[in-house]
Amino acid sequence: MEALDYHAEERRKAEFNLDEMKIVWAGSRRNYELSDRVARLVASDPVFRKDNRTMLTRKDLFKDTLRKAAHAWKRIIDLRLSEEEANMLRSYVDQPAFTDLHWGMFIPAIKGQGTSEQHEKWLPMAYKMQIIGCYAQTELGHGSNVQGLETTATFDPQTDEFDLHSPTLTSSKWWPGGLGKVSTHAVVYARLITGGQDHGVHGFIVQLRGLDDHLPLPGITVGDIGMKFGSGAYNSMDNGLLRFDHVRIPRNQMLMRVSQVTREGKFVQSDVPRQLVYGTMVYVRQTIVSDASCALARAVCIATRYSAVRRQFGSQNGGPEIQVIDYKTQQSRLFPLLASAYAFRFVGEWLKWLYTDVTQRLQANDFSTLPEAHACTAGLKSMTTSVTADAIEECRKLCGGHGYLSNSGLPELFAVYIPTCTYEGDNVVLLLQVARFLMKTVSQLGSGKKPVGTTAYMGRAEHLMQCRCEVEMAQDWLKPSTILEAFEARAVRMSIACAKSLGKFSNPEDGFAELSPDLVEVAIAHCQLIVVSKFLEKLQQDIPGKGVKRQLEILCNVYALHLLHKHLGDFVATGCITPNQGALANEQLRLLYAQVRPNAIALVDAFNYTDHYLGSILGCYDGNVYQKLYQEAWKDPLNDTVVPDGYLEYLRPILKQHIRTARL
Ligand SMILES: CC/C=C\C/C=C\C/C=C\C/C=C\CC/C=C/C(=O)SCCNC(=O)CCNC(=O)[C@H](O)C(C)(C)COP(=O)(O)OP(=O)(O)OC[C@H]1O[C@@H](n2cnc3c(N)ncnc32)[C@H](O)[C@@H]1OP(=O)(O)O
Ligand SMILES: Cc1cc2nc3c(=O)[nH]c(=O)nc-3n(C[C@H](O)[C@H](O)[C@H](O)COP(=O)(O)OP(=O)(O)OC[C@H]3O[C@@H](n4cnc5c(N)ncnc54)[C@H](O)[C@@H]3O)c2cc1C
Repeated sequence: MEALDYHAEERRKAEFNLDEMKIVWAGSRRNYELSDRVARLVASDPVFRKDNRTMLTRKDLFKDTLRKAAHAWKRIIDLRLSEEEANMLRSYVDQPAFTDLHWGMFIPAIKGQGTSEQHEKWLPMAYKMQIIGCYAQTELGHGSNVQGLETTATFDPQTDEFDLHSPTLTSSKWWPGGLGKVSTHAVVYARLITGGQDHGVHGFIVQLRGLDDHLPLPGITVGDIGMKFGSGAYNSMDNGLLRFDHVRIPRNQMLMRVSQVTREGKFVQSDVPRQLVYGTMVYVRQTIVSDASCALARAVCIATRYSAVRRQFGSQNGGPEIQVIDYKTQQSRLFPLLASAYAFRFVGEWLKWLYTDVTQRLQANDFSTLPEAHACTAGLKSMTTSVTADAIEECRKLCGGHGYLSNSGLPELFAVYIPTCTYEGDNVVLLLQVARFLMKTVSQLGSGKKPVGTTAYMGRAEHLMQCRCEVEMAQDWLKPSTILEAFEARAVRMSIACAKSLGKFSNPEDGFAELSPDLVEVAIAHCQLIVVSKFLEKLQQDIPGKGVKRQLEILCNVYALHLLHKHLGDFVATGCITPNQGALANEQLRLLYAQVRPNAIALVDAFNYTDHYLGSILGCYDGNVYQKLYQEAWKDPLNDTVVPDGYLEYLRPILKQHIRTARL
């Protein structure tokens, strides 16, 4: 018997080839096939079940995470999965674990900052998971200010060793994932001291626990920092604390690609810029942008499918009520998020390319694009995670009361996702880095140095400062060049206005501090321009499949025009557009929503998420929401008994007292 599909009618309405859209979303046919196969593999494996994890105690959740990680590793070995497939498998298991840090930061830190001898020694053990590592940078007293870290690594020429020490309470390492209970090793960031001189923060490979008994090595105090936000969620991770009491490590365990310490204790700074010590963060920030599109797509998929099932008001002659997705307010809240998911996907693809390019250049000692890579990864990480975190909460509200149920999947997704706004760099701190980069670019405009890459538009500042938007009718807003010029003009005008204000301060640092809220806005305008321009560039590509390109054009316009509507103040205040042109953009936006509507379900189907990965009754593929909610309610442990535990001790006495009082 064919299973009932409550979304069948919605799916029939789609005006594009879904299979081709799935390939666009995945990036290529190969990626699609790989990811589809691995997602199904995980979904069909009972060990990877996750429907009960919000009910587990912290200890049970942690053990469950260890069990899943061990099983995932076994599957990876047994099936001889490639590194790419293994990464996919871990992400579909969808439970934050120490392995995220081992593969995502420990290994990349050694690869990026280690010498070839260090690679030869450490990487084979790490790849086989004979050692498990984490990334121990943040301390109790300092996270954002990396130069303010206090842990010391003092070279002892007598023994050819470093002495790792935590001199204060605030120097305790605090937060590293995988550190609390699992890692045998860590890349530890500490101040390098040689001959009494402080050379700033560097990375060191330090063994923390015995490989036979898992006990902390002498001089090491290590443990978990405690429960975090939400039930389940990120509590599967053992974020840890760590203190060193004069722990000795051999000299060759300092990561020495950027700087070296010789046998005699001489500090040698190579040609490689010191910022490469921050390279692992740049790498992870880049991956976080693609992950933002996945998390956003997940929330949007749930809210879209549920909005098509849910009906409220408007029944005519006893007929069905209106699907909430047909309310214009629902569309104006939901469809920009759908468009943002696609926009972040494409900018994520581009950022991956940029990162690969800068990595290849670094290998050839070309450091010219490093500032651009830093600004782009920092800015886009910040912008996409802030939008996604807010969007998950918006999707919860879009699902009304049922969105607040744990089995909607949204509370857990929110709880797991929100720390992305903080880790790998607080989002405001990172936007200020982008602003510095932009102010530097503006200050060099008259010097003959041509801005390149994502700031190339600033080279056309003269035109962009005085150009007038030519929109006269709503449909004029559909011209890519019109949209692009409006976003470029807004970004450049805001940058130059801020640079002028900065110029009024005698001390530039004072000016930067005073104007920092405005500078954050400037950085956001620049990042939004990057996302819009990369979406437009994507549309220049040959995109096969009936109606696929057309849908992407609609989504691109929704993305750009909803931003224009949201930030109308910026656009109008900088004189890029008139208030009337703003109103025309809004008119066009409404027309675009009507074009998205029949395709909405198919556009979220294109994410190709399994029900297992989505983990949401409201977002399930077949849309059989009410029956599933009803069945699920009875599985709650509170419903194991008809009369609850505690009735006799606490409820009955009150009720009886009531009866006694009544008798009086
Ligand atoms: C189910 C799961 C669902 C979802 C999960 C989603 C994703 C998960 C994926 C992976 C992640 C998994 C787990 C997360 C684990 C988290 C780990 C961490 O958080 S690690 C710690 C991260 N810490 C930070 O990010 C700290 C932030 N601070 C900094 O980076 C620096 O201190 C800061 C840049 C703010 C300032 O540095 P400072 O040295 O003081 O620089 P200054 O401002 O003086 O600038 C000097 C000069 O250097 C340039 N620069 C700065 N940084 C970089 C860089 N990284 N690369 C290149 N250049 C850099 C800066 O621009 C300036 O240049 P100029 O001199 O002006 O030219
Ligand atoms: C779930 C999670 C996992 C983590 N995993 C790891 C890990 O594996 N390894 C690791 O080393 N670290 C890890 N961290 C730590 C993380 O990287 C830091 O918390 C993060 O970098 C922010 O630093 P902070 O906590 O010092 O925030 P703070 O800098 O103290 O921020 C507090 C507030 O001050 C503001 N602020 C700070 N500086 C400025 C400024 N210059 N200008 C304006 N405003 C400012 C911020 O915007 C924020 O509002 C993790 C954190 C979390 C939450």
